[in-house]
Amino acid sequence: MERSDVFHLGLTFSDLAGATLAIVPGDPQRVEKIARLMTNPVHLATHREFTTWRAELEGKSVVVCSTGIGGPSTSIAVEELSQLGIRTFLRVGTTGAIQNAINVGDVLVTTAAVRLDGASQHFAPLAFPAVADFACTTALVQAAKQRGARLHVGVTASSDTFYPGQERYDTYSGGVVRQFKGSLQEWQGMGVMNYEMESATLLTMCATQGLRAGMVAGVIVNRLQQETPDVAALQQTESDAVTIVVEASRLLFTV
Ligand SMILES: O=P(O)(O)O[C@H]1O[C@H](CO)[C@@H](O)[C@H]1O
Ligand SMILES: O=c1cc[nH]c(=O)[nH]1
Repeated sequence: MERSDVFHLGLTFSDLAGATLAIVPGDPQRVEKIARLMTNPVHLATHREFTTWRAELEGKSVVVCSTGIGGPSTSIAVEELSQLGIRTFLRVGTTGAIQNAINVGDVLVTTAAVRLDGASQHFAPLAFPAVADFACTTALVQAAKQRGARLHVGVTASSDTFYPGQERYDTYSGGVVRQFKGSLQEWQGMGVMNYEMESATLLTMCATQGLRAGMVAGVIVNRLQQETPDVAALQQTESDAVTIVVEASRLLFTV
């Protein structure tokens, strides 16, 4: 890193050009696609799992920065972006549904996350809810409806691991520790919509620090039907979700 005001992201204050809103996908390869949906997209930096672009929406700067997979790297991205002036975070991800009525290609907006991660406990005890910001959630819901998405709104289970924490058995060992055996069915019975891996950390960090956060995801597998995500569905699902997150950002700027 030649010059950077933060340790991991490789960004300076001036790079952000006054941006206060960041779109934060997990996958670095999603960043450019999102930035190119806005005007004047420019690549800022790529370090480790953190790829960052800046673009403009309604005349305002927006930062798009990947978090990588999971809570620890997400906590670094959120911390360093906050230090650089970001106050609103919109996560856009992929996800696995655990309800019969939620299909591949559907879009989920998360109101709160079950904290199956470790990183969020470095910010607040488990009794604190990982809750999304109301204005961010409302904007994401409105944008999803405008897009005509098959939309579901509710609670997400957010796990540190893709395999045991999401109760997958098609693994090398085929085993899942007692703590997670039967957990998918239990979350399903409580009405939890889906599994992913970053919202618990993101929502807890933001809710405890006066920051705003929201989360939208495209469904790439229904776990009641199969364990492995549907790669063929990924492109369309991702394209819907990224369009929705950009339109939600626009709504947050204009209302
Ligand atoms: O598509 P992204 O945003 O990476 O989100 C989901 O996909 C990854 C797992 O395959 C995890 O990061 C999970 O949260
Ligand atoms: O099943 C899934 C799909 C995407 N991401 C996850 O974390 N789980």
